[in-house]
Amino acid sequence: MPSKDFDTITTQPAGRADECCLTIPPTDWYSSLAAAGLRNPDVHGPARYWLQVEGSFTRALQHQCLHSFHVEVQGEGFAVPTLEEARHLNIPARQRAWIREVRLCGDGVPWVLARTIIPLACLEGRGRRLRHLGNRPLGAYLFSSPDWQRGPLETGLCNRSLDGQPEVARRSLFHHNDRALLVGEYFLPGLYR
Ligand SMILES: C=C(O[C@@H]1C=C(C(=O)O)C=C[C@H]1O)C(=O)O
Repeated sequence: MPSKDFDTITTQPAGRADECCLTIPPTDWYSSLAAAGLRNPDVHGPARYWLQVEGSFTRALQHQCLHSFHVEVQGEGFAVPTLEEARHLNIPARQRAWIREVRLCGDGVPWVLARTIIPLACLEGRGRRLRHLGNRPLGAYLFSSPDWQRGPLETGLCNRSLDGQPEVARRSLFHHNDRALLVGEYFLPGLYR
């Protein structure tokens, strides 16, 4: 399970009561949409477009908004990634990383929960800025810099999904030379229903 045990944590005031319990669920990851579709054909439904968006996801969400887009930081700080995340990033198990969890909201409604794992090596030099994004979207940083290249998109099927919680997700590594960070985006039903 994604860790809530941040050493330092920045929290936002709670949203509406029905939004207070949105959490990032344990997720099974597949190397392609087609592979995930064999297990759950729902990925070929209305969420499909969002699972495949190329370029900045923030930008695509902004286009979908009628009025406004904003990022709400749920927590960020140094914490230990899950074992699976550490393996995926090829960093030592139990090594702390900067972990950022946010809600991406369109027209005031949470559309996406995002969890980003930023290993220590990515925080050096210009990467220092990654600790000070606050409510500015990470995508604006990653896509304004030619340094960062996105790897292939994986498709996620969320486990033990309850009503209103994410059911599908996507994630990818972003590479800068030999450094990489991991961005996961978990779709809330408000995005595509
Ligand atoms: C990676 C991007 O950044 C978005 C913004 C995030 C943030 O601010 O933490 C997290 C995930 C994203 O969807 C993007 O826009 O593509």
